[in-house]
Parts: sequence; structure tokens; C-alpha cells
Amino acid sequence: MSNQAPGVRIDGLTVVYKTPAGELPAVRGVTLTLEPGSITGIVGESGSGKSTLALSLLNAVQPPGRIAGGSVEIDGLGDVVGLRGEELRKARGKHIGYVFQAAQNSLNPLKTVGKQLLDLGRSHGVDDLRGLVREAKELLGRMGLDGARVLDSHQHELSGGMRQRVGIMLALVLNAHLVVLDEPTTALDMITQANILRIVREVHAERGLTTLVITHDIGVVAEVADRLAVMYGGRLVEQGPTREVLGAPRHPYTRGLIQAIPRLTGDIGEARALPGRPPTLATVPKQGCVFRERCELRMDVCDTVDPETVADGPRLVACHAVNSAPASTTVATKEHA
Ligand SMILES: Nc1ncnc2c1ncn2[C@@H]1O[C@H](COP(=O)(O)OP(=O)(O)OP(=O)(O)O)[C@@H](O)[C@H]1O
Repeated sequence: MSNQAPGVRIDGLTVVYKTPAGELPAVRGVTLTLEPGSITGIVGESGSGKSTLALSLLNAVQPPGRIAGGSVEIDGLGDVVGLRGEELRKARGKHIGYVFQAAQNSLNPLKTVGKQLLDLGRSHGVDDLRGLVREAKELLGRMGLDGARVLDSHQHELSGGMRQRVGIMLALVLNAHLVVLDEPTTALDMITQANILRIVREVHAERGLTTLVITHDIGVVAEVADRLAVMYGGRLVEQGPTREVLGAPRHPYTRGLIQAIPRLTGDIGEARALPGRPPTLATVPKQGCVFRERCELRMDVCDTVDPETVADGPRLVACHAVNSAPASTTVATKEHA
């Protein structure tokens, strides 16, 4: 991979988990492009398949899960779904930096952060380990931490918020140009969250990265993402430029998510939680629209026919009610399940 922001093309991706009821899809027929140099946010409630989709970028879905169909083409690496063993290990860390959702718990409790940093550097053939430590201290310093002290610490000596920032440092320190951040700010207070998101944006711009941010918090994507993809029941239901999607959401689920945000100004009672709950693997409908049970625009066709993804300029929406808009053109959504 060159030293430039890579483009990523996810096409018809389906990921299944083995359950007592057979293999069920957590991600189904997802098609998404990450433009080089962009920050894309994926938002959706718990269980919508965000983490499973993010893990697929590293071909890191673990049993009982497996990628059952589709491809993930990353510039310079090819289709990572086909990568195995050493090739795959090298790609992770060096080309793809990743902060796991449970970043607070992903450190080794027996080793200092500095020792883990050196292990990471050695396992990726970094010659200049001093330079690596310098870089780590610099990144930690920018995130408001005393770098030398953090590198000398064990996991138990750090707060949840500090571990989260260590996770972000480890994802960035090898200079990967594709960075995946899964819930990067969940353990943080509002001020620290804003600070971390500012740093994510700065480092993204300085280094020329392609960044994917996974979150249940629409405020986080509003803060950082150029483009926003909304996920529900393993499907992408709406995508587009963040401002356009937030300013004029089209899919009823996106509208529901936005209406559920309490505003700082105005009546707190105006925030309306979306009624009902998202489906689990066992309750996701096998045919028809995955959102219909909670949808105020439900029509008969929604019970039987999966809505196609329809493009209107840069906006993509999968909804029968919205599909009737006259200026739309249909794009094929591949199903590999
Ligand atoms: N190891 C597993 N075995 C079985 N089912 C799983 C496994 N991991 C995830 N799932 C199921 O797959 C679906 C998608 O989970 P995933 O963690 O990708 O969603 P998410 O949107 O990231 O949610 P969260 O933010 O809560 O992690 C959920 O229904 C979840 O229960």
C-alpha cells in the first residue's frame, strides 16, 4: 500500500453467525464505499451489525461468525476477504489501524503500555523503535496525557478514558493510512470526547488518512464524519454526506434517530425516543423491510419485498416509501447470502 489514503469498496458483504437456529446474517448485502481521505461514520442502535461490519475490514470476524459473501477491496491490499495468515497479520496494524470497541479492556494486564508498544513495533518490523516511542509520547501528549508516565503504566493504573486514548494511540502509531475506530469515545466525559474527536480530525487531515468511525451516537458522527451511513438490522438503510443526511433525513429510521436526540436548547420533551426495539439475529425479518415493525410509513409491500437501495445524487436510501420519489435512479444491491 502506498503512503496515501486508500479507497475501500465493500460490495455485497454478508456476515453470518452460527446460532442454535442455524447461520443467521448480522450484516446482509452491504455495499459501501469509503472515499480516499474521507471520514465515514456508521451509526445505528446496538446490535445493528456495526462492529461486525468493521471487523470485516480486517477480515477479523471470529467463529462462530464468518464472511459468507461479498468483498472488501482496499487499495494496495486487494480483497481482504481472501487474505490469510501472515499476509493478514501484516495488513493489520501497518496498513489498517483499529481501535476495538472494548479498547479499555484490550490491553495486556501483565505488561506495561510501553512494552506492548515495543512488541507491536517489533512484530511489524519497525527498525526505529526509539522513533516509535517518540511518536507514541507525542500522540498521548496531544490527547492530554503524560506520555512517559502512561508508557510506564500497567492497564490497572489507567482510568477507562486513559485506556481509550491508549487504544487510539496504538491504532495510529504505526502510521496506517486506513483507520477504523469502533466507539472511540464511549468511556469519555463530554469535554474529553470533544477533545479526542478534534484530535481524530487533526491527525486524519495531517496524515492523509481514510477513516471509519463506528458509533451509536449520532452526535459523534455529526462532529467528525464527511459521510454518514445508517445501519439497521444488518442493512444500510441510508447513506450520504453527513450534513445532508442530518439536515434532511429521508429514511424513517434516520429521522427517528435524529428526533431521539435531546437538544441543549428547547424543550427536553421534544426529544422523542423511537418506539420499540431493534431486532436481534433471531428476530430480523427474513423477507421484506427490516425496519417495518417500527416504521410509521409501513405499507403492504414492506412485509414481503426488501427495498432496493436507490440513489438520488450522493444520497442512497433503501425504503419503499422514499423510493417513489420521481428523480431517483435505482442502483443494484447485490445479495450474496
Ligand atoms: N459471536 C457472536 N455470536 C452470535 N451472535 C453474535 C456474535 N457477535 C455478534 N452477534 C450478533 O450479531 C448482531 C450484530 O452485532 P454487532 O456487535 O455487530 O452490532 P453492533 O451494531 O456493533 O452493536 P453493539 O454496538 O452493541 O456492539 C447482534 O444481533 C449480535 O447479537
